[in-house]
Amino acid sequence: MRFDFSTAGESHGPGEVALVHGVPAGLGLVAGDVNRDLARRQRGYGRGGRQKIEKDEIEFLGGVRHGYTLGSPIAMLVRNKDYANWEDRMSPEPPEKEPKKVTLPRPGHADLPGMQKYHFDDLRNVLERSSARETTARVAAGGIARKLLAEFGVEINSAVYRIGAVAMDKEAAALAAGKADESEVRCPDPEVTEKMKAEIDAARYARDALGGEFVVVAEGVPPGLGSYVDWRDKLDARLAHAVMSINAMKGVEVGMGFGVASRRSSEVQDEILLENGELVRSSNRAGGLEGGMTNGEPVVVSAAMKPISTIAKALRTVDLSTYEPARAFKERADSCAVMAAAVVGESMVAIVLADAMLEKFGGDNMTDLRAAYEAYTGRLRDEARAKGAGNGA
Ligand SMILES: Cc1cc2nc3c(=O)[nH]c(=O)nc-3n(C[C@H](O)[C@H](O)[C@H](O)COP(=O)(O)O)c2cc1C
Ligand SMILES: C=C(O[C@@H]1CC(C(=O)O)=C[C@@H](OP(=O)(O)O)[C@H]1O)C(=O)O
Repeated sequence: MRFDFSTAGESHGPGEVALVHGVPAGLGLVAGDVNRDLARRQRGYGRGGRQKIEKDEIEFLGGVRHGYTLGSPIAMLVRNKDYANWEDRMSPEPPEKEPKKVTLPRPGHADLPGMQKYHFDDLRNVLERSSARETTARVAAGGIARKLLAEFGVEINSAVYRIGAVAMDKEAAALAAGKADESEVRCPDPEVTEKMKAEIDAARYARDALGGEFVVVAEGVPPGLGSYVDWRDKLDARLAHAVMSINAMKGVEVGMGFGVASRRSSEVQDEILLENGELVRSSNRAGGLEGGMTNGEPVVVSAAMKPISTIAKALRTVDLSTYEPARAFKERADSCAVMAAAVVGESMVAIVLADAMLEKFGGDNMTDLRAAYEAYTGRLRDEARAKGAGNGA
């Protein structure tokens, strides 16, 4: 089994659950390793009132003993503190009194197609699961992937480089990923940060909301993860799938992304050079991915998030109980969540890379995984030493 996970839980239900498969035995893992990222996901300018209620922390329910993984599935639970306020509407048991049904679908949400598909007459049955509260469980799973990758020197960071019309250069943001003030908008440039905050405030004042763009950078990834031989194995495609699956993502780019289309080839490829006998690249426009494989450069993936759909200036809809024109249902919401989405993006990238590491190096346990990793990276080092010695100084 390779690294894989699934989640369960409704936004205002008892809790969020992550079930992670394929983690080798013998990885040092404590709750704090995962809780750090859960706290990062909760921070940021523009988050809604819910984050003041919750303090997301996991309980391990299986798969970990005395600080080490057992090789068995790892189950984690994050209890929703807010459930105490929603028990009448969200209890798994039949209610004493039927709660009022929500019948005003919000444009931009799963509401309308979800009701049609699952044959519901109360859109709470849809919105509770389609809420990005589910990303709590993804970040918990990602925390384990990140811990596994850290054993091999892989570090993953992110930066927000656009909020609405306010942006900084994506490449500059990627180079400074992880250096932002996490309580703000996760943008590494303090001047742009102030403009982004003003932009969020202006949208909120207009009873509207904003999206933006973020970039995730994974450093220390060995070359040769993923493969060119089968479409399913291509790592760029697997990363795009994982990042696109985050709520509200409308586009994913690898490296220069859409920027390649308007440039000549010599402005897009990364030349292969010799530096002190080592193979190096002149640039990293490809975002560390060529032919569906990592090439040893940092993996750079960015994504565009649409604006929050639930807005005070409620959009037009139709009441599904009467088929009368109406205004969309309004519920407490974030006014901007790009900074939180960036942490979820880091987690999804970590999960895909951990999966690709286990695919390449296997390993029921950390000793065998380390040995396979050392043998491969050692071979590449030895080849470079043997052939490159004295060249390209
Ligand atoms: C971290 C995060 C927080 C979000 N918070 C909200 C929110 O408070 N209110 C809202 O309407 N949408 C919020 N969204 C966006 C919705 O979850 C998203 O628009 C919805 O799931 C439909 O997404 P889709 O069009 O990509 O399928 C959030 C998304 C993320 C990633
Ligand atoms: C509404 C959505 O999710 C948001 C994400 C979220 C969280 O913890 O990230 C918690 C939710 O809490 P509440 O609905 O209680 O305010 C929302 O703030 C959505 O994505 O549609």
